[in-house]
Amino acid sequence: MSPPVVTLEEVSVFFGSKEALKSINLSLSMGEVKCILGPSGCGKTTTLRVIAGLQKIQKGRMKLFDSYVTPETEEKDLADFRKRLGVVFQGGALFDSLTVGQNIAFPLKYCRGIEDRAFIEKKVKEMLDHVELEDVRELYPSELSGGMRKRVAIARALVHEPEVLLLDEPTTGLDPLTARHIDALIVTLCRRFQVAVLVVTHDMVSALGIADRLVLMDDGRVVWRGTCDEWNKMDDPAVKRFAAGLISVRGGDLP
Ligand SMILES: Nc1ncnc2c1ncn2[C@@H]1O[C@H](COP(=O)(O)OP(=O)(O)OP(=O)(O)O)[C@@H](O)[C@H]1O
Repeated sequence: MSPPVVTLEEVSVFFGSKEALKSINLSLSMGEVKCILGPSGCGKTTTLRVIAGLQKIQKGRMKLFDSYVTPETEEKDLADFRKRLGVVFQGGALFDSLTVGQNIAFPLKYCRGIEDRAFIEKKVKEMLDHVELEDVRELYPSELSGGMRKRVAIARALVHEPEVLLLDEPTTGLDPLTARHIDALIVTLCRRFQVAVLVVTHDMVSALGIADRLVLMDDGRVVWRGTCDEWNKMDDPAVKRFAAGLISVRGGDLP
């Protein structure tokens, strides 16, 4: 495994008195797909938002590429980090008033400052080919199915060739067949673009299908980490409770 491109070291995040992340450690390497699992409210999205430069940290530090993000890092510096990442938000977060082609072109202009129209056209076409959506360039997001919107969001997140791709619940709201299609696309594109991928998900089938490594969180902490094989062989009661679909890994007994 190549050295990490993202490392969280003892990172804590507070919302008022609520400690949403409690000294978490996490790393992500190029070419790796890592999935964060855990019950609702355990801190998965907050972790993703920290790495995306959308959430300030109150303790610890994050190494991103060759720089450190600390509680003192200013918003304008976080904005620069954001341009080196690709993010697929829950629901896709496409711009409704822009066509598919304009949505995909957006990061080229915003993150890379590229104005060359011929280059932009070529890149948009390439990305649409990668996500198997050759004919929707002039359509608006509202004209697409949920699965197509996710694919456009993935194309938009990768078009400026980021080193890190972050996906928040990429299969939520999709039927199982479409969800598996999105899983396959994530794995294929991760290999093709040699990008480090972090996926936040509730979808156990998806996680076991795409992850090189899994991270289980509960109540703001990482409570387990390992490979899918290790997960399947795991005899840990906390993991079993989560796999059985209980609300919290820490609390409650098996029904
Ligand atoms: N902007 C915010 N203001 C206040 N509290 C917040 C904020 N964002 C998150 N929290 C709280 O921090 C905790 C972690 O939230 P987070 O969204 O990271 O959990 P999650 O594991 O992603 O949950 P879900 O699976 O439901 O999306 C929760 O208790 C949540 O209510």
